[in-house]
Amino acid sequence: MSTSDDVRTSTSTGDAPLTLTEAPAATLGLRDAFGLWANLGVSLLLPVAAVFVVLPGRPLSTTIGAIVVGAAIGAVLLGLAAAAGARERVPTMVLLRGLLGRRASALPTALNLVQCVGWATFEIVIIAEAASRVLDAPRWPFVLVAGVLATAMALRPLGVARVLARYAIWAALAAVVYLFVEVLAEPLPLLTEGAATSFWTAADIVIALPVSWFPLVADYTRHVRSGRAAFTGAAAGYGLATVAMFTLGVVALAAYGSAGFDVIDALLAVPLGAVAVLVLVSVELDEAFANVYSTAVSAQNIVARADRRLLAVCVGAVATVLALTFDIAAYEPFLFLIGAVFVPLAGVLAVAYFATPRGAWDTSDTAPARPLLLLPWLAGFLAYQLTLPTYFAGPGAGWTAWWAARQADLGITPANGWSASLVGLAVAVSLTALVILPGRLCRRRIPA
Ligand SMILES: O=c1cc[nH]c(=O)[nH]1
Repeated sequence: MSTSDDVRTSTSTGDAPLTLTEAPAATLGLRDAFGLWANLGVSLLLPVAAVFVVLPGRPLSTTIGAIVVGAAIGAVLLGLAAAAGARERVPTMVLLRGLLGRRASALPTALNLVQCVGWATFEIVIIAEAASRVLDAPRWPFVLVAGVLATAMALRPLGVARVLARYAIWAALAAVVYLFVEVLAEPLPLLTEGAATSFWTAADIVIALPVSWFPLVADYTRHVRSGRAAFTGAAAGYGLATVAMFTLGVVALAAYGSAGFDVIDALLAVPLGAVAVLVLVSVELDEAFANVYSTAVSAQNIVARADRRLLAVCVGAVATVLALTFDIAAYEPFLFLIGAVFVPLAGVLAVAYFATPRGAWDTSDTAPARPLLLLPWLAGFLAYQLTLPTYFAGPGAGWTAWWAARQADLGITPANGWSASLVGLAVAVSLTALVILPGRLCRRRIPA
């Protein structure tokens, strides 16, 4: 079914359509999809987050096992949404019209707008912070440069995706391989400090990263020629990069952590580490670009005729000003809270979409409401928070305390060691199956 009631079939720029009323060109192949998603996975955010994945006192192979398992689960979820986007040729938020109805899709869209602006700001800050540390210069000029470049890239997203897949990927690969070779040349003692309390809480952190891209994935894979290429490109590209980047962080901590270094210090400590980190800082720009572009495309789920270039310029300006003025680090737990909202939604979408006959997924302006499917999403989120309440210090600490009290009411041990993502997913997926399967079985028995 079509997205809008008067879809035009050509794009006016030779790139992504300017409005939701134009049909997207399917010009990306497997190589483009793989390259784009591998680039998005090569992010400094992952090695920096590796400290939360380290299982203290356990062999490095156990921590790496948790990374591989978490990356595989997250990547499959990402790939399923990627495939649905390629088949339906619509952005993720529009895809959700088929799940929840046109009006209710505004709810995840609003959450996604907040998370995309937050992530765009966060990425600009990471780029500026790392560049100013490596070059020993003030931060603000790098904020401006990163904000302007990310916004400019968001104006021609398909052209940028091709450049990333054909060229930037090699620079990223060279930097990552070089850092691995240098770090692995050091002795790797057992890590005695780390924040993970069990194999599954370690895997949980890893799952969060690929799934945080779930609300954005179809914005790009709607241009991929087939569902299979979109699945393989997004899942393999982002999954492999996730394994590599988390593992790099863990081995860097093992090699240099005893000297009191954080991951960035550790990577800078290797010979020519500053050059390799600068390459990684440059390729971090694609994350900022993707967040700016996806904010614009997600907004089109509400304002279908708005020009995405105008929206992107506004979003880029807001993210740059926020990066200059706002302590985004304090906002990070909110980004993870929103991430927790999207984990069960990814499961609900995967079950409902792949149980629906081809051609019957309605993403039109008149997509009917399916309020029952809000229940598995909500239940999955509640199960997630009851397993592991999102942690806030300072403002927002009341959220963590409230959920800790509900855990106590229900006799759930706070240190239960379970993966909140997997519990939330299991609840969401089983309830979705319960909601939709009876209808499907009836329809099979009574042919139209
Ligand atoms: O920049 C980022 C990082 C993680 N997830 C996102 O959606 N964006």
